[in-house]
Amino acid sequence: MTRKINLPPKKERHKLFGSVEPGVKLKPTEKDKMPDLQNTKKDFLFTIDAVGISNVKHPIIIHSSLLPKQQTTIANFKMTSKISHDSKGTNMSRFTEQLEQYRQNGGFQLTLTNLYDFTKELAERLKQQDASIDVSFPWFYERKGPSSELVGLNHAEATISVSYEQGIGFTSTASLKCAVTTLCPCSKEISEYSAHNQRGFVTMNIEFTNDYHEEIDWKAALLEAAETNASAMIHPVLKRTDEKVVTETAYENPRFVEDMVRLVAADLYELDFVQAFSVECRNEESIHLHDAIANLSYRKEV
Ligand SMILES: Nc1nc2c(ncn2[C@@H]2O[C@H](COP(=O)(O)OP(=O)(O)OP(=O)(O)O)[C@@H](O)[C@H]2O)c(=O)[nH]1
Repeated sequence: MTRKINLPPKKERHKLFGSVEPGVKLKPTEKDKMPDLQNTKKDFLFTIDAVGISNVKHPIIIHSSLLPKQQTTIANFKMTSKISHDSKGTNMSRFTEQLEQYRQNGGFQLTLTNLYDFTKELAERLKQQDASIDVSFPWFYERKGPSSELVGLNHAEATISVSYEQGIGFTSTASLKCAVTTLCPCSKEISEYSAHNQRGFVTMNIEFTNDYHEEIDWKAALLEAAETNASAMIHPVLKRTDEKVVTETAYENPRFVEDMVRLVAADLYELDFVQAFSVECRNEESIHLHDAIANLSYRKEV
């Protein structure tokens, strides 16, 4: 038997749970009469390398050379700038103001040109010499079963970062983390049959050359570097005919984590728009509770 409840009006309910009437308010409500603490000028001892906001969720529009060619996704933004020792604080509201301006102007289009404009304008809005932005987002791409050709969506985690400094210019970097299958060469070598295999995560960080242009889809290039060097690719839809192909492909292409980072590095070395890179592979081992890891980094001569 449920008890009948006599609900008081909403205002009474709030009082019941502790809400009180507003007190006497003496501090100014006009912006120009409010103290502006963050703009205090004094010697605050240290210059701050980066101050701003992180973990900002915001929709963006991304362009891809793989299908779907255009997609709206939710990105995680980090936006910062330096402040010198003689400034107490930054103007936090200006970061999201800038983001909103871009949203209202046709949506935030994630192109490098747009990010260059954004960081320069952000520095100007903040009245600072520099600004930096990191945008992390899931990037989706169609993947076909190797035999059935049935399509589904895979995704990789992408990040693009741009920094602007007055008088110096822009630096831009990007990273992509994607999943692959790796089959253990040692296990294949020593066993009468089978070989253990696992899901490996390949993370590639790149620094763009100055002449990088937007027509090159860096995401697709990095994905190809990771997937084409793995034992097998990961697929969203696999029929039996496909499963046979990926199982045999993995067996024909065994890889240690060391093999993965070296082979992916070779592909990144060949990409003309990459000035420097690092590659990490982390295998979630199926015969251990721990992971196997390897990483390397390389800077090409200018
Ligand atoms: N600098 C700084 N501000 C913070 C922090 N946390 C919250 N804020 C708040 O961010 C709010 C808005 O900042 P501002 O952009 O300086 O606001 P404003 O001075 O009204 O804006 P402008 O007219 O653009 O100068 C302030 O009320 C701060 O209290 C922090 O850690 N540092």
